[in-house]
Amino acid sequence: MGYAQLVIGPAGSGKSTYCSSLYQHCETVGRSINIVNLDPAAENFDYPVAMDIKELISLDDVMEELGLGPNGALIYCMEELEYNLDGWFAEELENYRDDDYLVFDCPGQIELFSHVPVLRNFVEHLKSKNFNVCAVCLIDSQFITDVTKFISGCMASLSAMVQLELPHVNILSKMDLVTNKKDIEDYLNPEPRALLSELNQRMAPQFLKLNKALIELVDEYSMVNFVPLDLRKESSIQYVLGQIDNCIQYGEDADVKVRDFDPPDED
Ligand SMILES: Nc1nc2c(ncn2[C@@H]2O[C@H](COP(=O)(O)OP(=O)(O)OP(=O)(O)O)[C@@H](O)[C@H]2O)c(=O)[nH]1
Ligand SMILES: [Mg+2]
Repeated sequence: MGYAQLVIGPAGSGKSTYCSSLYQHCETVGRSINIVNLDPAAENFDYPVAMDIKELISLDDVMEELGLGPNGALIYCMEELEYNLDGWFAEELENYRDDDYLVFDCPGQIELFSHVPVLRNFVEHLKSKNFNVCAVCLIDSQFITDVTKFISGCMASLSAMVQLELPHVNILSKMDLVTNKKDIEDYLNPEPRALLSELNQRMAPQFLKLNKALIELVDEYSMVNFVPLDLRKESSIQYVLGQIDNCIQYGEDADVKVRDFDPPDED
C-alpha cells in the first residue's frame, strides 16, 4: 500500500510552498516523503523533485509548437500525462516501494476540476496501483474575509470533492498573514445559522432562498471544516499532516509493527 496527497487549490494559494515546508518538516522529523511536480509550467523548486511532469512535456514547448495560450496548453499537457499513465508515469512510479509516501504538487487552474477528467483519471490510476489518496485543498486565508468569499471558497472545494471523490482535507493557507485572528475564527467552525444571516444581510432580498440552499449544501457536505496552516509553526504543519495521515490511514500499519517488536519488559 502506498500513500499519496494530491495538493490542489487556486493559483497562488500556496501549494508549492506547502509542499516545500512539508518536505522540510519531514526531513526534520526523519520521515521519508517524495514531492512530485505535476505543474508543466513550474520553473523553480524549493524541494527536491522526485518526479517531474516537465520530463514528459513542458508548457513552453506546447505553447510554442501548437500556438496555444497558457490555459489551453496546460490542458494539453495534463492530457498528455493522462495518455502516458501506463507509460512514462508507470515507469517513474516503479522507483517507489509499496509503503512510500508521495505528494503531488498540482497546477492551480480551476479547469482541471471543472472541465476535464484528467485529475480524476490520475487518481483512479493511483488507486489501481494500491495508493491511498487524499485531496489536500488549499484556500488562501486572505480571501476568506467575508461570508460571500467564504461560500465561494467552499464551492471551489466542493467542485473538486465531487469530481475527485476523494477524502478531503481543506486547508486555510497563509495564516501568518492574518492579523485579526477573530475574523478568520468565525469561519473555521462556523454556525450555519450565523452564516445564513450574514449572507442574507449581504445579498439583495430576492436571494433569500438561494442563500438558504447554499448554506445547507455547504453544511451537508461538511465543507465548513478548514484547518488553518501557519508555516512558521512546526506544530501547525505537524497537525495538518496528522489530519491527512489519518485520512489515508498512514501509520496504522506502522503502529502494529512497532507493537509487534516491542521489547519485553526487563523487570
Ligand atoms: N506569507 C506567506 N506567503 C505565502 C505562504 N504560502 C505561499 N506564499 C506566497 O504566495 C505566493 C504563491 O505561492 P505558491 O506556493 O507558489 O502558490 P501555488 O499555489 O503553488 O501557485 P501556482 O503553482 O501558481 O498555482 C508566493 O509568493 C509565496 O511566497 C504562506 O504560508 N505565507
Ligand atoms: Mg505551484
